[in-house]
Amino acid sequence: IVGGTDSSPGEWPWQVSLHVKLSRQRHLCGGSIISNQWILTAAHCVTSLANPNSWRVYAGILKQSEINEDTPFFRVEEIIVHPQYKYAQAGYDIALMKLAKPMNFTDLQLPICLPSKEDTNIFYTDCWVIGWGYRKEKGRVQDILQKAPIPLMSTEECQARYRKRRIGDKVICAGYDEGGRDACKGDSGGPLSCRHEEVWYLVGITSWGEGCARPWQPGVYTKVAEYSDWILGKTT
Ligand SMILES: COC(=O)Nc1ccc2c(c1)CCCCCCC[C@H](NC(=O)/C=C/c1cc(Cl)ccc1-n1cnnn1)c1nc-2c(Cl)[nH]1
Repeated sequence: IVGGTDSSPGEWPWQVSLHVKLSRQRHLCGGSIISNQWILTAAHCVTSLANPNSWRVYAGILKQSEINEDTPFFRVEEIIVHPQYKYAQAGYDIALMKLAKPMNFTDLQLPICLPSKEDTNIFYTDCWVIGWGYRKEKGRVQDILQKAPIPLMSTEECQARYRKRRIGDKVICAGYDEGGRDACKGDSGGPLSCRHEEVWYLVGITSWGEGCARPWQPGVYTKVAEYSDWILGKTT
């Protein structure tokens, strides 16, 4: 996250850190708890490693330094990538991870609400992007979970900023024309969370952008409300 600040314990209990353990282990992406057995993330995160056994899901943590060989994690039983996904900029950048065992909810690990399809016309005014990603384009994974408030942008405004790309209606853009605050490397797969009438909704999944926090280059997020049927079809 560029231009963010430290989160507090339990502030974003739905945020998870997705690690991959091969010869060694490292954070790869963010993800969101949407039920006691399902994590929502970006397809581009999991296509790099489709083997469920290599993934470790860390929930209820604020700092990456809380993770060591004794830290409990959830194993992944199944990974479901959207069938129309090709690459992030073409959309459908959404994937589900089924945990091998259902998690117990605590103050530090809780699900976030999915927006319903009808919600696509709510104009959210209190949205935040969070993650352990870089604070600048040439950076490194951060220890403390970072948060930044980011205003949503209309599809028309976003298309005007990304003239060489096709910005469809299944993505949502967020950013500042002056730049300065944005997601960055290591944040993808994580939530764009918006609060509406005291309830938090998973409005977006951090997907891609042209550089990090550059002027006129907003972040592009998978619009979760457009996938509620797909998510419910796969998880119920
Ligand atoms: C110590 O451990 C580490 O350093 N881990 C570790 C650390 C970092 C990374 C990995 C591992 C690779 C993950 C591979 C799959 C994921 C590959 C793509 C992914 N993208 C993003 O996270 C955000 C994109 C993004 C999103 C928005 Cl909304 C706006 C601007 C964005 N950016 C534009 N340019 N940079 N960001 C990424 N993630 C990383 C890189 Cl490197 N790139």
